[in-house]
Formats: sequence, C-alpha cells, structure tokens
Amino acid sequence: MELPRNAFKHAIYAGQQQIGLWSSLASHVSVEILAGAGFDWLLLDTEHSANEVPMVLSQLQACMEHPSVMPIVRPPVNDPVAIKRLLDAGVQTLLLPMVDTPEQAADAVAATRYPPAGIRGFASASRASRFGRISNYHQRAHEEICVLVQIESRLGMDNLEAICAVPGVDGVFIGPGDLSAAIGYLGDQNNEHIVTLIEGLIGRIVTAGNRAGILTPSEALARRYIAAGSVFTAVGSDTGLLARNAEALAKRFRA
Ligand SMILES: O=C(O)C(=O)C[C@H](O)[C@@H](O)CO
Repeated sequence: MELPRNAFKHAIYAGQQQIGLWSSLASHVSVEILAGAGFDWLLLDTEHSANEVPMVLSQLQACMEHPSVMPIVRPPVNDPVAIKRLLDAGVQTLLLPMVDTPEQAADAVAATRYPPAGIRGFASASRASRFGRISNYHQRAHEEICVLVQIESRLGMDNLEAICAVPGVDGVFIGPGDLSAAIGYLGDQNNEHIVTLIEGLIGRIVTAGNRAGILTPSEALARRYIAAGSVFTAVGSDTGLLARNAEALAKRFRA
C-alpha cells in the first residue's frame, strides 16, 4: 500500500482555499453525513467535545468513502502522548490548541516525528501504517502529516512570527473565541475591534510565509478573513447547524 497523500497539506501550500466545518457532535454518524456534504476538511474536536480516541477512530473510518475530505483532529492539549495516540489511529492533520511560544510549536512538531527528528513513539503495525501494509511508513510518515497550531492568547500574538518560522509548522490557526476572551472581549468575537485584529493577524501569518486558518459561522466574516489571506477556513459547526436549524423549523410550526 502507498502512504495516503495529504491533499489538504499540499493544497494550503499551493494557496488553494480549503473550506471546512467544525464537528463537535462526537458522532461517527454525523461525521459520515458531513463528509459527503462538500467540505474540504472537517475538524474533529476533542478539546471542547466529549470526543475520545476510540470515537475519533470511528469518525476517521466514517470519512473513508470521501477521500477528498481531510479529517483534522484537535487534541485537548498540545501533548506528545495525545498526539501519538491520534497519529497511530491514522490522523494525518492535527490542530494543536493554545500554542503560545515557538518552543511549544517545536514540541508539537517533534511529537509528530520519529527519532532522530522527533520523539514520536514507534508502533510497528498501527492503523496509521495500515497495520504494516504501507511500505517504509516510518521513514515517510512526516511527509504527509500536517501540523497546524492555534494562536489564541496575547503571548501567542506577540510570538506570531517566531511561531510561523518554526520548521514543520504547516499552518497557523487563529482561535477567535479564546483570543477575544484573552483581550477582554469574552463572547464578543464578532466585535469589529476583534475582526480587524484577526484580519491583521492573518496578514502577519501570510507575510511571515506561513498559512493562515480561522473559524467563523458568519458568512460575511468568513469572506473578510479569506480576503485577508485565510487559506483554511471553517465556516460553521455541526452543533450550530443542528441547533439553529432545528429551532427555526420548530418555530415555523409554532407561529
Ligand atoms: O478559540 C476559539 O474560538 C477556537 O479555538 C474554536 C472554538 O474552540 C470552537 O469550539 C468553536 O467555538
């Protein structure tokens, strides 16, 4: 078997916009439904979702009929053990939360690399290597692993260019909720001050030669962020789609 190509990683390096959706329902059923919806990537969240590794495995398998969709998994923390378990389950793209310094970014990259380049623990026949069927998996795995880090604090903003320059950081995602909370705008991420700040951060990431990403359920803001340079852009969430559309449907029969 061949090492699966990470089309998402190659696309963002080529500057090809990747439109995504956040998935917090922690369900392989909803992930299979969303995988056929037409997005380029789905974010399988385990930070703000009751989503654990065995469930993520089922969600990865639920995506297999749609190989053009990249399941991106966010571990609950930037931790080498959490990263190892997800990579061994077959995750090829990771979004690491709360990365504030270049050292933390370098640690995230090292956790995805086998020695001597990093510290990823060795498993001879995990799902990642398709149970030993992918020849030279361990030598080539890093080529098709994509490491995305989240900037979502004052310190992260201060260190943005240094983080962008860390070898192996393939993309830099701005966490609008935590970032706005960190600077006194808790729950107000659509405030014009925050939006303008985020546009500036996206521009800094692009100027630094890295690739910018963001999440917003606002179509207008998504288009502003894309215009500012976001190249992997999540435009909604499964929980938001389900809750708001269910409410609207119920309301139509209550009037
Ligand atoms: O800071 C943020 O905002 C994010 O990182 C995204 C949120 O965690 C996600 O749950 C959407 O609210």
